[in-house]
Amino acid sequence: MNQIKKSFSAFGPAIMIDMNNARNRSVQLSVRGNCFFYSPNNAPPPLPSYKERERSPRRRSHIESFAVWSLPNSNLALAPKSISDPREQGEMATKRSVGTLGEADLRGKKVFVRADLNVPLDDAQKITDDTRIRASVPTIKFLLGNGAKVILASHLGRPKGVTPKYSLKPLVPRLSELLGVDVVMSNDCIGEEVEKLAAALPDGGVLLLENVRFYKEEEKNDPDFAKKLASVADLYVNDAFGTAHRAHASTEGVTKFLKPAVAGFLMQKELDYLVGAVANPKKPFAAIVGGSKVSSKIGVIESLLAKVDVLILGGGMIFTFYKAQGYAVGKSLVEEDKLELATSLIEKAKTKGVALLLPTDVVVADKFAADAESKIVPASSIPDGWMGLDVGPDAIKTFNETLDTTKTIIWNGPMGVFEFEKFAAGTDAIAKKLAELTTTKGVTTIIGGGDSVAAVEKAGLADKMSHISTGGGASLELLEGKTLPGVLALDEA
Ligand SMILES: Nc1ncnc2c1ncn2[C@@H]1O[C@H](COP(=O)(O)OP(=O)(O)OP(=O)(O)O)[C@@H](O)[C@H]1O
Ligand SMILES: O=C(O)[C@H](O)COP(=O)(O)O
Repeated sequence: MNQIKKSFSAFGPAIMIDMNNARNRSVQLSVRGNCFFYSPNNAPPPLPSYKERERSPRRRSHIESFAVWSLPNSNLALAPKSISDPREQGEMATKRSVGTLGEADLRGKKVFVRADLNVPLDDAQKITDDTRIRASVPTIKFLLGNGAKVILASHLGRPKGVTPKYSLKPLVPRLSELLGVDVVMSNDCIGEEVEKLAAALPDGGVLLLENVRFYKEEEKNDPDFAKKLASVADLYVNDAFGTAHRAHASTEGVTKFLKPAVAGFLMQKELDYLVGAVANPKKPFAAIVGGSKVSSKIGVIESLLAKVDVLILGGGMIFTFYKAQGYAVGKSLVEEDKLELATSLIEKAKTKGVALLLPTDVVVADKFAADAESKIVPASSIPDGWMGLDVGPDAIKTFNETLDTTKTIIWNGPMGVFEFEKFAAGTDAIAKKLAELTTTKGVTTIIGGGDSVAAVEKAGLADKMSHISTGGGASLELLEGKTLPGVLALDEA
């Protein structure tokens, strides 16, 4: 932590809150240009309340002088959120692995494998990203290599009843190619045809079932449906990390009818990183949280505040924090009903001794469009009529300097509107920094969340990170400290 503080005091172009002990209560942050400098032992003066600041723009320079540190003590407590018992989270990392099964357990056995093959398809039903298919291969190959017959199940999309565009058929050629076997596909996931095809499977054969969500009973976790799914198999492997936060028939219900019920290799790797590395991180531990809205990340931020040394915020949510500090935010995305929440999160960081960094400069646009006019401005003075769509170069520099001092980094949510090239620099810079730190310094880097993963993949850096999660919602729930029903249902190690 001292090392981190040093780097802040040297570079400073970020708003910092580091209130990890009583001594730090006499830290003052002051503004020079758009840089906030760290200068210890000057107690900040009393400040006007948020309402007063709103009414009195004249006082803004005064507010800037004391930046985040000077926020009034807030009694705006967060609504209590139920977070699972951490011991239950730990339990998830102690599930029996498919690796404990050998040829004696598997040869000639029918194994029901639940994978998450929910891949994006274009209008011509062509797979546009096969990451999830590739990620499911090691478990299936292991089972086939031990003489098992694999009955593979997944959902795709959110169909309401049988919907051809959500069929798993387009996946057969790619699966066959990756597995090196001719994958057989049934037109249904339960019933006579499935029973016949399953009975005819040779050792080392694969039967892909049609989309389990073609039945509403799947999402209802209907026990009869789960029993029908299970009826064609002898044992169960759950490798569908991306769907493990859903208590559905094929992820949870089926475990009542098949034993053993074990975790696949992908599931294990996800849990190792998202539970293990986060619970016992090499320190200093930093989290980078971005994305569009603070409301969708409250749980993650709160949970991470209990674990990290540094929290870097970016993306659309920062403007709610700025507005809460009395800054002009122009047309930027602001959740008016979350201003008090932003203030209380800052307070919480202070109490917990977490260094919270918000960008000091931002890239603003005159409209929300790829071809918008853009310019870089200090975070404290976004002009009227402009909106912040990315973090600025000073912020990137500070973020990088800070990340250089850490040993574990978890990243969820892009730094800006990375879908538009003009506003992708902040997100790209974080992706590059994490790749560099992983490869040159052995820093553990974990990327969770659909859009940040997409950004890393777009930058071609996915294979440079320690772990890229295949689960958007599931990884978010884990980071929020919740447990996943699909995992809890599995056998203990
Ligand atoms: N300054 C900004 N203003 C508006 N939108 C922004 C801003 N910065 C980022 N975003 C948007 O936030 C979206 C991603 O937010 P989200 O919270 O969904 O991230 P995620 O957690 O990585 O993804 P997912 O929810 O798919 O897991 C992107 O579409 C991006 O364009
Ligand atoms: O894409 C995902 O996050 C998983 O496949 C789960 O899909 P769902 O959100 O439709 O349950």
